[in-house]
Amino acid sequence: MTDRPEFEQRDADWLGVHEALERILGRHAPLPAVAVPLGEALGRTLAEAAIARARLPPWDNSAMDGYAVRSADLAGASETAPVELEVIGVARAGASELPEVGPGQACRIMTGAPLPPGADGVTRVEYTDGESGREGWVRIHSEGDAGRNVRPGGQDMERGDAVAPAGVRIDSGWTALLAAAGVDPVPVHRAPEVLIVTGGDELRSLDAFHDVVEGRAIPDTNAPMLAAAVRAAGGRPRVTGPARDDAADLRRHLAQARDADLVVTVGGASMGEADLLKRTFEEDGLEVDFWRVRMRPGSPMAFGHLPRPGGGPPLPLLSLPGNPASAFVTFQLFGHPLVRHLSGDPRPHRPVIAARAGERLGSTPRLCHFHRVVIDPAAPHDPLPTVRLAGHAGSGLVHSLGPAAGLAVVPEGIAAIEQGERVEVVLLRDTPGAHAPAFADAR
Ligand SMILES: Nc1nc2c(c(=O)[nH]1)N[C@H]1C(S)=C(S)[C@@H](COP(=O)(O)OP(=O)(O)OC[C@H]3O[C@@H](n4cnc5c(N)ncnc54)[C@H](O)[C@@H]3O)O[C@H]1N2
Ligand code: MOO
Repeated sequence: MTDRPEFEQRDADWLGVHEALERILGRHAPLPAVAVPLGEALGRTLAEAAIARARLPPWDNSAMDGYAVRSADLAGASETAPVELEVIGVARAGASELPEVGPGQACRIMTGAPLPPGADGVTRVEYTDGESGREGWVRIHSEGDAGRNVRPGGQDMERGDAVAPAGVRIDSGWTALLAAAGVDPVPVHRAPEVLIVTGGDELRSLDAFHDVVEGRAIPDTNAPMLAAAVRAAGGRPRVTGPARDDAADLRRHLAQARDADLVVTVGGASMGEADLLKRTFEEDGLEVDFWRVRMRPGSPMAFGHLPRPGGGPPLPLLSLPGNPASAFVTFQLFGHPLVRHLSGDPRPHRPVIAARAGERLGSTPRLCHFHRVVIDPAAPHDPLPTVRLAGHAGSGLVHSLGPAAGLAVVPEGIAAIEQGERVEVVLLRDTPGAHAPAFADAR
């Protein structure tokens, strides 16, 4: 056995899931900042606080279409005793020249227009006759808007205000703030480049699916799955296509990692004779951080660092098990947060919700189990949504991966979570699917 490479001889570490995650995230800092146009910043993480370049709104302005007036002139105005004011001009949003409103006067004004000097409120047009009476005069039949409907200048932001902290993931809401503050281009963390290397003589990419149809091969499911998962996490995937089971071909694939921030390999993580991946890595100087985690599926995963082709800082390498469900679960639990962390996200993990087990969720002693589950709406009077298995637990099968909205966790040392008991669920989708919103319209 002494001639076998170190990685193969290496005793399994059997780390706990939490420790494995800490080891993976602890070795790397977020990638440096780059400037991207605001229109391309969706999903990226802000690398520094965004500072407002202007005061907003720039001026005191009207919240209503109506008449800018002096409150004192409205005293006692009513349906039976309207006040009549002289209309001296119009203030439009964007108007530069504004008339001064004196006693007994009003200025027609549009929503967003600057409040003319002299006025201290805007009476909405519904409280007036809209100048339908005496030419050049408006009748106001309510004092209800006296001193109201003025939005003060600077209410939204002052120049120099920090409008968004570093670390937020830019979505449509943050895009609104950044656009308002004039932050374009936006400083965001560089998106990680992730090289995905699958391997095995039995694998075919989709362009050779005829071999699968003819029963000679199986589809390379993991490459497109991982490419999608990397993209969903905010990374840039590059798929090499399946490597053949020979060292030279594998090295040809790995050579493409020159500019990568992370390499994800799939398969060859376990004990098989053809597990050439480990041997090749070992010969090429892989420094193994750990191999095997106390989890199911996915226990034979490994994490380490490869010397970078062409020199430079070592390349982090996540080696995932080949069974598609194992590759899926391990990427969601370890790869997703690593890509998020490299992208600058201070909270890189998938969120966890509480749910109720809709059926028994079994386990194996000493391993943390992650069951792929669908999430059903909560039953009446139950605050928790219910989870059910998304399909057969076999990790070589793909059919549960589509419907799985979460991973129900049966922690180490627990034989099973029984039907009706509470269970924690790692959310894989934005929507837990618990409830369609009920807005309780009154009529
Ligand atoms: N003696 C032992 N055998 C196995 C153990 C063990 O501890 N001792 N662990 C099992 C577990 S758990 C898993 S998970 C798998 C891990 O397998 P490998 O990572 O070594 O992967 P392969 O042997 O290359 O492939 C396994 C399986 O997955 C298919 N595969 C591989 N790549 C892809 C891909 N890109 N797309 C679709 N399917 C893929 C491959 O054809 C095999 O069927 O090991 C167990 N065995
Ligand atoms: O645990 Mo392996 O990851 O079943 O297939």
